[in-house]
Amino acid sequence: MSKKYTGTWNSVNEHEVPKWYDGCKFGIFIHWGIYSVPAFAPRTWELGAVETNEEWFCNNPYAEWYYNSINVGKGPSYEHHIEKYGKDFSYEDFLPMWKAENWQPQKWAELFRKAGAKYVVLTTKHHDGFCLYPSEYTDFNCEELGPKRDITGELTDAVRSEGLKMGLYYSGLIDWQFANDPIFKEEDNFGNACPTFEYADYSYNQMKELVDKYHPSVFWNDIGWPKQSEHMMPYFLAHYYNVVEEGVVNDRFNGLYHDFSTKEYKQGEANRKEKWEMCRGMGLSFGYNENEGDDQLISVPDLIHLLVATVSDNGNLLLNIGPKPDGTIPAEQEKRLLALGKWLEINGEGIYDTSCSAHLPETAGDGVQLFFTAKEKDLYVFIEGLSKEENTVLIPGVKGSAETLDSTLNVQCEETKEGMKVRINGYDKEKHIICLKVKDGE
Ligand SMILES: C[C@@H]1N[C@H](CNC(=O)Cc2c[nH]c3ccccc23)[C@@H](O)[C@H](O)[C@@H]1O
Repeated sequence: MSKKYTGTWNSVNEHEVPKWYDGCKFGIFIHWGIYSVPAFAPRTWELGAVETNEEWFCNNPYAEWYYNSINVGKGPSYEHHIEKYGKDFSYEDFLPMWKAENWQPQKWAELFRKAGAKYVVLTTKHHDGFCLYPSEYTDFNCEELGPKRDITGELTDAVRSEGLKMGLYYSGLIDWQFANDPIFKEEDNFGNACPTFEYADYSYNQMKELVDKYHPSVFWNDIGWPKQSEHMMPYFLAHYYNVVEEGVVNDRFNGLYHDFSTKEYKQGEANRKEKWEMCRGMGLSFGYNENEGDDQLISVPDLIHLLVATVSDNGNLLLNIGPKPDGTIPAEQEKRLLALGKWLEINGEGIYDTSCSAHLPETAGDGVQLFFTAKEKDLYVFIEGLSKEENTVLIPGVKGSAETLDSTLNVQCEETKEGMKVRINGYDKEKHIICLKVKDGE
């Protein structure tokens, strides 16, 4: 008989991170919405690299913030909007231009599977308040307007048919249909974004309908939870866990509760002692930004490094894609997903269902970096920075014999008093980071 939670902090605090979430390691985040039509933001900074002050909000690299970026009345997005659409063209005027005429959810789900992702998180309502599902609480949704399809329902079915878990993102504390003063500073975000009981009830009801309609494996709340209904949070969480036994939530509930903590680009702290998740776009934006071409997106080597460094530190990587309004995924984003999937086909055994190793990352000389994961008593050693066809690497404090997960590589091991000395032949830079398995090496 599965545990039944009650609407108290004591009860929901007994919830533990489900094994499936820790084992999945890699998910696909999807930001798709009205903002995908203008698809414009300046290429400025990574979140966390600079203060989120007025300069940030008037030069916001997040294309999904287009509504606010024109609402502030100045800056590159505002000027772009006036020049391209004119000052009488409202944000909602983009809705009929979002047709999703080429959208094939099954194709998306197949691509995510080929990328090696094990879960997906879709925006069901972002800050603009537009719902990507047929909500009972507003007609400002994608069944009534724009695509005129149940995007959340169709994608959930397709994702699950490919054997991946489906998660839902909800903008809990910002909804520009309820409070749309321009945001110039962080406090505007979290302080008075939606200061009414009406919104608190609305958001509670929508979060519950999302749970009841789609049974999401991840409930990814963003920004925060309305202060007026913080007392209702344990009831929501208990209901969610009782309806979705494998359910898991992030840490953006006013700091009151989390299953896993989150980092976003450079913002947030990761602590390898507890489960965390890194989310970011392939460029500086989550929503599709026409300003970001292939050269502005993260390189494949850096993407593989990000996955390995995150997983070896007890994190999951939630990598975002920003689809075009017609429902296709930009080629430069698809290319990176497929390259990651190819790497994971060879090295995934050292990623999926692993846990944090007692070994910490370290440099092994000549610019070589080592990262570690563990699976019971077996140790996986990721070696980054090889350059030559033949390499010798010392892995400090590791004993035993090693085999490579890439069968086209040849490895010889020698035990020394400092650790395991490995000779690796057959390397080429297309292999990026390689992985050794050391039986009983943990
Ligand atoms: C996934 C992205 N989330 C953004 C909001 N993120 C933040 O406010 C950053 C943040 C809030 N609490 C945190 C806790 C840890 C790390 C980052 C944050 C949204 O504003 C973006 O549009 C996008 O949806």
